[in-house]
Amino acid sequence: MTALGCVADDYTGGTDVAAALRRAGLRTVLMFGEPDPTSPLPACDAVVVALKSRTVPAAEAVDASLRTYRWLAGNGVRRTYFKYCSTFDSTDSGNIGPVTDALLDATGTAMTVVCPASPEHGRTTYLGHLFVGDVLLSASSMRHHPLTPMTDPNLVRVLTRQTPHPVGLLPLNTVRAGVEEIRSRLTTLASQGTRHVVVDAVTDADLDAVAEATSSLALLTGGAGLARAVGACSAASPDHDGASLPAGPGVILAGSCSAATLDQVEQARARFPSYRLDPASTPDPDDLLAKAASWLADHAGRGPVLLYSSATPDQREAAVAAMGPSTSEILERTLGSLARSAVAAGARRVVVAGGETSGAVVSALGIRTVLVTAEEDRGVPWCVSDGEVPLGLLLKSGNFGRPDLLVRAMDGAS
Ligand SMILES: Nc1ncnc2c1ncn2[C@@H]1O[C@H](COP(=O)(O)OP(=O)(O)OP(=O)(O)O)[C@@H](O)[C@H]1O
Ligand SMILES: O=C(O)[C@@H](O)C(=O)CO
Repeated sequence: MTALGCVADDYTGGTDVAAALRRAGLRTVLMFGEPDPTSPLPACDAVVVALKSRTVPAAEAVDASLRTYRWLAGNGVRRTYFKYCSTFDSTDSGNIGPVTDALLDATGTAMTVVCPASPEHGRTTYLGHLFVGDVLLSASSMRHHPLTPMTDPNLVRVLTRQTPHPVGLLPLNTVRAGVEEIRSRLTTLASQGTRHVVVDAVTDADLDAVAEATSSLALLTGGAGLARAVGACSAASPDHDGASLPAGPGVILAGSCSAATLDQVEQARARFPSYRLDPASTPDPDDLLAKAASWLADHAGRGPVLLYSSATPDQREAAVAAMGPSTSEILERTLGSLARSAVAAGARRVVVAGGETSGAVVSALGIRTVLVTAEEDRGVPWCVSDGEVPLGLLLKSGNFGRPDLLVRAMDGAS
């Protein structure tokens, strides 16, 4: 029976949490987009449904999450995990608070924990304050995020602006006091009417204690860190290798402009033939695609290739000045089309950098369900798609992975 159903608010967040569950020993299936209500649940210990609900209007995020929850519940899944970003990406109007409230109502649960801490990614919480590495969230680059700027590190305050219900805190000293103390504090908070409890955690051991203490809750919320601990509590079997990676040519598509991706693209450029999509020099979208597709046709089948639009802030500004406000969308669509052409030309290993870009590529390839296999880097697992011609898929969050990730991902690809 499937032990855990996870609703993730974006695609690469979905791969991150799926990797954590697999690492905990669960056979994990990842599905992209809302499942068709009549589609069956594939055989697995844990299923992650990755939505694109992080930055859509709150009402849409609530509806998509509830439909997904109902599908999970209808397929016998009894525990639900709402996965959001370890940097708590959200705004005063949502979507973490409204989605959590809706899932609490749907599961008939009075209270849940709010635990983005993921020490594996350098995200920790202390006295309700979220740290990214050794700085507060509000001092990290997240304060400049274009869609969800995070300027307040106090999650009790942040969440209080997103929900009409009381938000409480489970401080680190209670977490460290052990499972019984955690349970007792949660019971007290629930009896006082608290619906959301922000939980401190600095280490994986803290998360293990929280997971054990909350084993009777039907709904948990947080990052990949707590999900791993929850998975470890229910893991029935040792590590799974899942499916092996399909053999064949490889292609890298990078649309992320985050610092980690720019370094990774530099290393990949030094190793593989590469093509840069540059709206500043080719602002016509059809032209942009046609030129890149022609380059791809010339290079396909002769070893790994890299196609990227990843750019520095100055280059992005020039791109938007030339192509207009739809630049991001056009680039995502273009990389999606190129992914389709690469697969049609024989690519069997597809590596994508960036959450939005991954969404566009997965949609363009029509991939709905994958089995999660070994991680290339922490939070970046290989996935194998189902269907007649399986693909190896690696979807990378913008800030994840070591500098040589893209190069290593092509090891063994032709
Ligand atoms: N040269 C460019 N000029 C303007 N926009 C660009 C350029 N290259 C990429 N973009 C856009 O920047 C956005 C990058 O978002 P994406 O989610 O793919 O990466 P990310 O934010 O680094 O990743 P994550 O969401 O996983 O942290 C995309 O919408 C992409 O189309
Ligand atoms: O939790 C994280 O940091 C990631 O899974 C993510 O969601 C990045 O957008």
